[in-house]
Amino acid sequence: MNQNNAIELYDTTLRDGTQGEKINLSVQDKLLIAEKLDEFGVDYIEGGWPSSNPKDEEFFRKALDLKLKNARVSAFGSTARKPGSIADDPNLTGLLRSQTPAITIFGKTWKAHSAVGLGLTDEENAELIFESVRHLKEEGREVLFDAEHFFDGYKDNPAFALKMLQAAEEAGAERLVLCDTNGGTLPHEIYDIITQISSSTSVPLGIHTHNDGDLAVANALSALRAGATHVQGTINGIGERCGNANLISIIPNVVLKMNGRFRHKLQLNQLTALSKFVYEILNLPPDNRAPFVGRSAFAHKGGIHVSAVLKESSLYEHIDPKSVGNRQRVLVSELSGQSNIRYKARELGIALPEDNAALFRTMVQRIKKLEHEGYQFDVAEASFELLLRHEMGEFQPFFEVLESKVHIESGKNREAVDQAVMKVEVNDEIELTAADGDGPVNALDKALRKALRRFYPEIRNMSLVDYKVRVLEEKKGTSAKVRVLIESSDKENTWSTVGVSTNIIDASLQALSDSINYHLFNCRTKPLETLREATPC
Ligand SMILES: CC(=O)SCCNC(=O)CCNC(=O)[C@H](O)C(C)(C)COP(=O)(O)OP(=O)(O)OC[C@H]1O[C@@H](n2cnc3c(N)ncnc32)[C@H](O)[C@@H]1OP(=O)(O)O
Ligand SMILES: CC(=O)C(=O)O
Repeated sequence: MNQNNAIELYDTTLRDGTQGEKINLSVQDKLLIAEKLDEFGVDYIEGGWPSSNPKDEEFFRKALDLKLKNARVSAFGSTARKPGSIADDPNLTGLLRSQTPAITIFGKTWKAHSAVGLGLTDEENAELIFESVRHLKEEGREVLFDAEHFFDGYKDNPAFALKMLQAAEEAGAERLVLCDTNGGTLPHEIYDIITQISSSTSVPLGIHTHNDGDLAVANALSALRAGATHVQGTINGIGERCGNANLISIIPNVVLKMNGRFRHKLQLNQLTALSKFVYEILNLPPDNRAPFVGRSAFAHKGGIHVSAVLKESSLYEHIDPKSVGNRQRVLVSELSGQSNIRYKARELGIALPEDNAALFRTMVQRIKKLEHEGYQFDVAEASFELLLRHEMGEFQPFFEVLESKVHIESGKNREAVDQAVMKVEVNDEIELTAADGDGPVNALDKALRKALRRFYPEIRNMSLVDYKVRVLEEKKGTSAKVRVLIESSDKENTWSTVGVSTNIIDASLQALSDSINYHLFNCRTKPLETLREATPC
């Protein structure tokens, strides 16, 4: 990669991204993402294919009112369908109607696609590309040419592939974007082919890769190394089939590893926020294991790793998580050593006694034993926190469930009944309550809340948002142990708790009790100032 050349960042989340399965964006969603991409510093935003559907047409109409600081909006489409009818071609007309400063058109550079798909001779295909690009240029637009299937086409028939690039160049295309449309090319092939062809054109080369071989990011980086100066991709790698090259991974690799520079100064420390923003708009759960930005990207679980990270983060981290807006985390599990517990204690601000080694040893043994019984603390951090604070003498449960009974009735011709009765001790007082629910766990939750609300009115602000059950010893069938994981929320925070038992009601009650205790502990130990600021407590 030539460090003197700034790299252009071309985002196609709104076009190729939406070709991915289960991906759908409204016009408003597209506008919001476009503004965010511009703020982040991308150079081009490919908004869609205007003549393909009314939504994309509307997007381009509304995009005219966007006040973009960095990015140019580009409309995407194919070359004209037939040589000789360029000026009336509905696709080119639609592209021009979108009034974008840039237009990206794709043309065939693999002979089979031109001959079989479009039924054209080599000359006709070259003419189609030439005439389409020239027409758009004559209308005063910046034209980027996407050489569809370039790498497969070049491997099959280099002369044909180069002839089509030349047609686009001669017509005035400002960028020749080499596409690995089927996503099956390898990084060294990308590097070799770009190195071979780069002297045959004076137009800046771009790269557009797909992830079918799980190599889209590697292929894009290889292309940049070989001299491409324009890179296309999508946020979070969404896109047709296995997706497009993930800009969220390309960007930090270029900046932090390859000493490269983009045309606009990017807000690299907003990378994690950008990735989350797009997942949020797509209504998809974020990928925890995503490199750089995932919740687990800097989460250390093995004791050996944590011990080293406590001394020097870079011993087990390839970059500083803060540089991309992420953070280091430490998980507690059966693979922990004392270092994991020590880290969590510090993170939680727990005051440690001078001589704490024995305490930590006991805690490690306790966690390993509980995990062996079926508990899982890396996904139930609130339960772990209560355990740790209890061990350190900072926490005592706010209540004790003395008895609980659940009554279930069901039958073919009658309505199901789920009732729970609960005897709970709080501050030496006993409360006896009953409640109906939608299912036994809901009945239990309601009865417990009913018993506690006189003492702890703040529990009305929390709710159960997720409930998962996992059978732990499948071979034992219905007598197997189960692990219940509960996620709760007070609108500002979410926390997870765990319970394990052969009895699903008992496991649920453990997780539920931990959840309420965790909420009460947080509410009751917050300084008065914080409570006055209308926090959920
Ligand atoms: C590699 C890529 O990602 S390219 C982008 C792919 N994205 C999309 O296809 C999404 C948007 N597409 C659409 O909305 C529709 O497919 C439309 C509106 C473009 C076309 O719809 P239709 O006219 O009904 O055609 P249909 O989708 O069945 O087939 C595509 C047509 O485009 C033609 N075509 C394909 N590539 C090109 C090209 N580079 N230049 C000109 N025509 C092309 C095909 O030959 C086919 O025409 P034919 O049926 O006459 O052979
Ligand atoms: C143009 C395009 O999206 C591709 O070739 O993959």
